[in-house]
Amino acid sequence: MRKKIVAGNWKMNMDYNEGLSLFSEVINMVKDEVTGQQQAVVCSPFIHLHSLAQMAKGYGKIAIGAQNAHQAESGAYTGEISAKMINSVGATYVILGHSERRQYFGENNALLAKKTDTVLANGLRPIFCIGETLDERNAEKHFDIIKSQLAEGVFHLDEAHFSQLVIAYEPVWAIGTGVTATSAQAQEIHAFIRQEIAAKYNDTVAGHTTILYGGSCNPKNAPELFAQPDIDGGLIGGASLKSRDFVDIVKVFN
Ligand SMILES: O=C[C@H](O)COP(=O)(O)O
Repeated sequence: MRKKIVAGNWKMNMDYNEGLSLFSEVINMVKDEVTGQQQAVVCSPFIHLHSLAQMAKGYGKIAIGAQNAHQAESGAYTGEISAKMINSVGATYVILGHSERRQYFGENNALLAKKTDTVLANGLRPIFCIGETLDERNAEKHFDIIKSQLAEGVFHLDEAHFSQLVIAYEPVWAIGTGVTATSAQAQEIHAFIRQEIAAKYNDTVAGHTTILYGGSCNPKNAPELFAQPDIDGGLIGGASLKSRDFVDIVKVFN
Protein backbone atom coordinates (compact mmCIF):
# COMPACT_ATOMS: atom_id res chain seq x y z
CA MET A 1 0.00 0.00 0.00
CA ARG A 2 1.48 3.36 -0.94
CA LYS A 3 1.77 6.22 1.50
CA LYS A 4 -0.95 8.88 1.63
CA ILE A 5 0.52 12.35 2.06
CA VAL A 6 -0.92 15.82 2.48
CA ALA A 7 1.79 18.44 2.13
CA GLY A 8 1.30 22.13 2.82
CA ASN A 9 3.35 24.63 0.84
CA TRP A 10 3.39 27.94 2.68
CA LYS A 11 5.25 29.59 -0.24
CA MET A 12 6.62 33.07 0.72
CA ASN A 13 4.11 33.62 3.50
CA MET A 14 4.34 33.83 7.31
CA ASP A 15 6.98 35.76 9.22
CA TYR A 16 8.84 33.80 11.87
CA ASN A 17 6.33 34.22 14.71
CA GLU A 18 3.29 33.79 12.50
CA GLY A 19 4.75 30.54 11.18
CA LEU A 20 5.43 29.16 14.65
CA SER A 21 1.97 29.98 15.81
CA LEU A 22 0.34 28.40 12.72
CA PHE A 23 2.46 25.29 13.11
CA SER A 24 1.67 24.96 16.78
CA GLU A 25 -2.06 24.94 15.93
CA VAL A 26 -1.44 22.35 13.20
CA ILE A 27 0.49 20.06 15.56
CA ASN A 28 -2.21 20.19 18.20
CA MET A 29 -4.98 19.43 15.74
CA VAL A 30 -3.04 16.64 14.06
CA LYS A 31 -2.23 15.10 17.42
CA ASP A 32 -5.86 15.16 18.55
CA GLU A 33 -7.68 14.47 15.32
CA VAL A 34 -5.62 12.48 12.83
CA THR A 35 -6.32 8.80 13.30
CA GLY A 36 -5.17 7.25 10.02
CA GLN A 37 -1.74 6.32 8.67
CA GLN A 38 -1.39 9.42 6.49
CA GLN A 39 1.65 11.69 6.65
CA ALA A 40 1.26 15.47 6.98
CA VAL A 41 4.19 17.49 5.66
CA VAL A 42 4.65 21.22 6.23
CA CYS A 43 6.94 22.92 3.70
CA SER A 44 7.81 26.28 5.19
CA PRO A 45 10.22 29.06 4.25
CA PHE A 46 13.81 28.25 5.24
CA ILE A 47 13.75 30.51 8.30
CA HIS A 48 11.20 28.30 10.05
CA LEU A 49 12.64 24.90 9.29
CA HIS A 50 14.79 24.38 12.36
CA SER A 51 12.14 25.53 14.83
CA LEU A 52 9.37 23.54 13.18
CA ALA A 53 11.49 20.41 13.11
CA GLN A 54 12.16 20.83 16.84
CA MET A 55 8.46 21.34 17.55
CA ALA A 56 7.51 18.29 15.47
CA LYS A 57 9.92 15.96 17.30
CA GLY A 58 8.06 12.95 18.61
CA TYR A 59 5.07 13.46 16.28
CA GLY A 60 5.60 10.93 13.55
CA LYS A 61 2.53 12.10 11.67
CA ILE A 62 4.11 15.47 10.85
CA ALA A 63 7.24 15.95 8.79
CA ILE A 64 8.94 19.16 7.70
CA GLY A 65 10.03 20.13 4.21
CA ALA A 66 11.77 22.96 2.36
CA GLN A 67 10.50 24.54 -0.85
CA ASN A 68 13.74 24.52 -2.83
CA ALA A 69 17.41 23.55 -2.60
CA HIS A 70 20.49 24.44 -4.62
CA GLN A 71 21.91 21.86 -7.00
CA ALA A 72 25.51 22.21 -5.73
CA GLU A 73 26.69 20.55 -2.55
CA SER A 74 28.20 23.80 -1.24
CA GLY A 75 30.24 26.77 -2.45
CA ALA A 76 30.18 30.38 -3.53
CA TYR A 77 26.46 30.76 -4.26
CA THR A 78 25.51 33.81 -2.23
CA GLY A 79 22.00 33.64 -0.88
CA GLU A 80 21.42 29.97 -1.61
CA ILE A 81 20.64 27.04 0.70
CA SER A 82 22.05 23.54 0.24
CA ALA A 83 20.35 20.19 0.70
CA LYS A 84 22.87 19.31 3.40
CA MET A 85 21.87 22.43 5.36
CA ILE A 86 18.20 21.50 5.04
CA ASN A 87 18.89 18.00 6.27
CA SER A 88 20.97 19.32 9.16
CA VAL A 89 18.01 21.15 10.70
CA GLY A 90 15.75 18.12 10.67
CA ALA A 91 13.65 18.61 7.53
CA THR A 92 13.04 15.46 5.50
CA TYR A 93 11.29 16.64 2.31
CA VAL A 94 12.08 19.26 -0.36
CA ILE A 95 9.67 20.54 -2.99
CA LEU A 96 11.42 20.66 -6.37
CA GLY A 97 10.22 21.95 -9.70
CA HIS A 98 7.23 23.89 -8.44
CA SER A 99 5.72 25.78 -11.38
CA GLU A 100 6.52 29.08 -9.62
CA ARG A 101 10.21 28.08 -9.57
CA ARG A 102 9.98 27.06 -13.23
CA GLN A 103 8.18 30.27 -14.22
CA TYR A 104 9.85 32.97 -12.09
CA PHE A 105 13.31 31.49 -11.58
CA GLY A 106 13.85 29.82 -14.94
CA GLU A 107 14.21 26.32 -13.51
CA ASN A 108 14.10 23.77 -16.32
CA ASN A 109 14.05 19.99 -16.40
CA ALA A 110 17.84 19.70 -16.77
CA LEU A 111 18.48 21.85 -13.71
CA LEU A 112 15.79 20.01 -11.77
CA ALA A 113 17.43 16.68 -12.59
CA LYS A 114 20.60 17.98 -10.89
CA LYS A 115 18.69 19.31 -7.91
CA THR A 116 16.95 15.95 -7.55
CA ASP A 117 20.30 14.15 -7.46
CA THR A 118 21.72 16.50 -4.83
CA VAL A 119 18.62 16.36 -2.65
CA LEU A 120 18.57 12.55 -2.77
CA ALA A 121 22.32 12.35 -2.10
CA ASN A 122 21.67 14.27 1.11
CA GLY A 123 19.03 11.86 2.34
CA LEU A 124 16.00 14.06 1.63
CA ARG A 125 12.85 13.11 -0.25
CA PRO A 126 11.95 15.36 -3.20
CA ILE A 127 8.33 16.26 -3.81
CA PHE A 128 8.81 16.66 -7.54
CA CYS A 129 6.23 18.90 -9.21
CA ILE A 130 5.03 18.59 -12.78
CA GLY A 131 2.10 20.07 -14.66
CA GLU A 132 0.99 21.86 -17.78
CA THR A 133 -0.02 25.48 -18.38
CA LEU A 134 -3.46 26.42 -19.68
CA ASP A 135 -2.07 27.09 -23.17
CA GLU A 136 -0.46 23.66 -23.21
CA ARG A 137 -3.72 22.02 -22.15
CA ASN A 138 -5.74 23.97 -24.69
CA ALA A 139 -3.28 22.87 -27.37
CA GLU A 140 -3.74 19.28 -26.12
CA LYS A 141 -0.07 19.03 -25.28
CA HIS A 142 -0.58 18.17 -21.61
CA PHE A 143 0.36 14.50 -21.90
CA ASP A 144 3.54 15.39 -23.83
CA ILE A 145 4.51 17.99 -21.23
CA ILE A 146 4.05 15.55 -18.36
CA LYS A 147 5.97 12.90 -20.26
CA SER A 148 8.95 15.17 -20.90
CA GLN A 149 8.99 16.62 -17.36
CA LEU A 150 9.25 13.06 -16.02
CA ALA A 151 11.70 11.84 -18.65
CA GLU A 152 14.07 14.80 -18.34
CA GLY A 153 13.61 15.56 -14.65
CA VAL A 154 13.60 12.21 -12.84
CA PHE A 155 13.76 9.19 -15.13
CA HIS A 156 17.57 9.20 -15.05
CA LEU A 157 17.33 7.86 -11.48
CA ASP A 158 17.84 4.20 -10.70
CA GLU A 159 14.94 2.34 -9.13
CA ALA A 160 16.14 2.71 -5.54
CA HIS A 161 16.51 6.47 -5.84
CA PHE A 162 13.30 6.94 -7.79
CA SER A 163 11.45 5.12 -5.02
CA GLN A 164 12.33 7.97 -2.63
CA LEU A 165 10.35 10.48 -4.72
CA VAL A 166 6.89 11.84 -4.23
CA ILE A 167 5.40 13.19 -7.47
CA ALA A 168 3.00 16.14 -7.39
CA TYR A 169 0.77 16.89 -10.38
CA GLU A 170 -0.13 20.55 -10.34
CA PRO A 171 -1.86 21.92 -13.44
CA VAL A 172 -0.53 25.50 -13.56
CA TRP A 173 -3.99 26.84 -14.44
CA ALA A 174 -5.35 25.50 -11.14
CA ILE A 175 -2.72 26.98 -8.82
CA GLY A 176 -4.04 29.79 -6.66
CA THR A 177 -6.86 30.45 -9.11
CA GLY A 178 -9.77 28.83 -7.31
CA VAL A 179 -10.21 26.66 -10.43
CA THR A 180 -9.59 23.04 -9.47
CA ALA A 181 -9.06 20.30 -12.01
CA THR A 182 -12.11 18.05 -11.94
CA SER A 183 -11.50 14.77 -10.21
CA ALA A 184 -11.78 13.08 -13.63
CA GLN A 185 -9.16 15.41 -15.19
CA ALA A 186 -6.80 14.87 -12.27
CA GLN A 187 -7.31 11.11 -12.20
CA GLU A 188 -6.63 10.89 -15.94
CA ILE A 189 -3.23 12.53 -15.55
CA HIS A 190 -2.37 10.64 -12.36
CA ALA A 191 -3.11 7.34 -14.11
CA PHE A 192 -0.96 8.47 -17.03
CA ILE A 193 1.92 9.36 -14.67
CA ARG A 194 1.67 5.93 -13.05
CA GLN A 195 1.70 4.26 -16.48
CA GLU A 196 4.81 6.20 -17.44
CA ILE A 197 6.54 5.12 -14.22
CA ALA A 198 5.55 1.50 -14.87
CA ALA A 199 6.90 1.70 -18.41
CA LYS A 200 10.20 3.19 -17.25
CA TYR A 201 10.66 1.04 -14.11
CA ASN A 202 8.04 -1.61 -13.37
CA ASP A 203 4.55 -2.13 -11.94
CA THR A 204 5.81 -2.49 -8.38
CA VAL A 205 7.59 0.87 -8.40
CA ALA A 206 4.58 2.49 -10.09
CA GLY A 207 2.24 0.95 -7.54
CA HIS A 208 4.31 2.27 -4.64
CA THR A 209 4.79 5.84 -5.89
CA THR A 210 2.79 8.47 -4.03
CA ILE A 211 1.31 10.94 -6.53
CA LEU A 212 -0.21 14.13 -5.09
CA TYR A 213 -2.64 16.55 -6.69
CA GLY A 214 -2.14 20.29 -6.22
CA GLY A 215 -4.11 23.33 -7.37
CA SER A 216 -6.89 25.06 -5.42
CA CYS A 217 -7.37 22.01 -3.25
CA ASN A 218 -9.53 22.71 -0.17
CA PRO A 219 -11.51 20.83 2.48
CA LYS A 220 -14.59 20.80 0.21
CA ASN A 221 -13.04 19.33 -2.93
CA ALA A 222 -10.35 17.15 -1.34
CA PRO A 223 -12.63 14.19 -0.47
CA GLU A 224 -13.66 13.67 -4.10
CA LEU A 225 -10.15 14.21 -5.46
CA PHE A 226 -8.53 11.90 -2.91
CA ALA A 227 -11.12 9.20 -3.59
CA GLN A 228 -9.68 8.72 -7.09
CA PRO A 229 -7.66 5.52 -7.36
CA ASP A 230 -4.41 7.19 -8.46
CA ILE A 231 -4.55 10.31 -6.26
CA ASP A 232 -2.65 9.72 -3.02
CA GLY A 233 -3.04 13.10 -1.38
CA GLY A 234 -2.41 16.76 -2.07
CA LEU A 235 0.09 19.58 -2.25
CA ILE A 236 -1.80 22.41 -0.65
CA GLY A 237 -0.98 26.10 -1.08
CA GLY A 238 -3.50 28.70 0.13
CA ALA A 239 -5.47 26.31 2.34
CA SER A 240 -2.29 25.29 4.21
CA LEU A 241 -2.09 28.79 5.69
CA LYS A 242 -5.21 28.09 7.75
CA SER A 243 -4.66 25.41 10.36
CA ARG A 244 -8.31 24.28 10.36
CA ASP A 245 -8.48 23.91 6.58
CA PHE A 246 -5.11 22.17 6.31
CA VAL A 247 -5.86 19.65 9.03
CA ASP A 248 -9.33 19.01 7.60
CA ILE A 249 -7.64 18.09 4.32
CA VAL A 250 -5.19 15.82 6.16
CA LYS A 251 -8.18 14.21 7.88
CA VAL A 252 -9.73 13.14 4.58
CA PHE A 253 -7.60 9.99 4.99
CA ASN A 254 -8.83 9.21 8.54
O1 LIG B 1 2.17 24.04 -3.93
C1 LIG B 1 0.96 24.25 -3.92
C2 LIG B 1 0.26 24.61 -5.10
O2 LIG B 1 0.93 25.57 -5.84
C3 LIG B 1 -1.20 24.86 -4.95
O3 LIG B 1 -1.48 26.15 -4.50
P1 LIG B 1 -3.00 26.53 -4.18
O4 LIG B 1 -3.52 25.42 -3.29
O5 LIG B 1 -2.93 27.83 -3.49
O6 LIG B 1 -3.71 26.55 -5.49
